[in-house]
Amino acid sequence: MGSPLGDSFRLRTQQGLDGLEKIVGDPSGALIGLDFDGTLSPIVPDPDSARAHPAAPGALRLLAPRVCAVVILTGRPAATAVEYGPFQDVPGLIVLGHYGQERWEDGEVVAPPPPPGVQKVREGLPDALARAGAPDGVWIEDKGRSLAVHTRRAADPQAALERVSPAVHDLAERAGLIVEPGRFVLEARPAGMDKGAALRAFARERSARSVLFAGDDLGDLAAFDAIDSLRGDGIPGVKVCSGSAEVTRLAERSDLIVDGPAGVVDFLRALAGRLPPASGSQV
Ligand SMILES: O=P(O)(O)OC[C@H]1O[C@H](O[C@H]2O[C@H](CO)[C@@H](O)[C@H](O)[C@H]2O)[C@H](O)[C@@H](O)[C@@H]1O
Repeated sequence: MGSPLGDSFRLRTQQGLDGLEKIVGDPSGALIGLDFDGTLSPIVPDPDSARAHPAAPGALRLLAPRVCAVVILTGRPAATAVEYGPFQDVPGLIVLGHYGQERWEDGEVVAPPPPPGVQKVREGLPDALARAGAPDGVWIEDKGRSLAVHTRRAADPQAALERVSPAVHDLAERAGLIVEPGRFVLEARPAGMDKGAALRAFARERSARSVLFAGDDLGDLAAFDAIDSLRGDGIPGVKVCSGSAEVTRLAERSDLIVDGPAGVVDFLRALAGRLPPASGSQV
């Protein structure tokens, strides 16, 4: 299949090609949604050390004035993704953190208070992991509104994930939370929002006429579902997979596969290069 961005970004599906042609032909109606970890930011063993690809902030600054909106949808606290970009200078950027439960805009974060179950999990998780025999390297990331159990630093991350999974599910269920699986991580978090619902709501808010979403992990499948359902409503879309050997389920469902965060940034720069600056913008 062809591509308005040339041979490096050939679409795998006709619907994806239609979506990208709509974005290029009508950029002021285009909503660009992006995951953070694994998509804008290379995966590293320590989440505190993660930073966006060095060319990502520039790519977003180039793209944002040319489209309806750029939105980052992440499982991180929204302010963390902004800091780790750094993305403070991206014009009009919105960051929806905690799978859409938080909204960062113009330096302000708006979010409902976390439900009491988060504190229950905070109190019970260390013992639950110890009783489950969590191996060395398994650790808890407390994100305030949710708690993530990471296994990437264990000797066998997949075996460690399988070992602790029943305990995390059991505790989360008793606390009224859900478990969000990801790349060697299980996150106990409040229900009621996911990246798909957040993307749909934001597309509606901005009256988007096309939507693109790029992601790499299982939590991004809900955003792919949203693109599918928006297409059903007559809004063309593009599903971009930031490819990795760790997760294959997004690639199967994507319209375009690029090579990790470096490939995502190349794609965003190529897209921005095809779009005229919006009238009145300082680019
Ligand atoms: O929605 P995302 O922006 O993709 O966030 C999902 C989780 O990302 C982080 O964990 C992942 O990235 C880490 C840093 O590269 C890596 O060490 C870890 O193995 C990955 O799962 C973050 O720490 C989690 O809280 C997010 O939920």
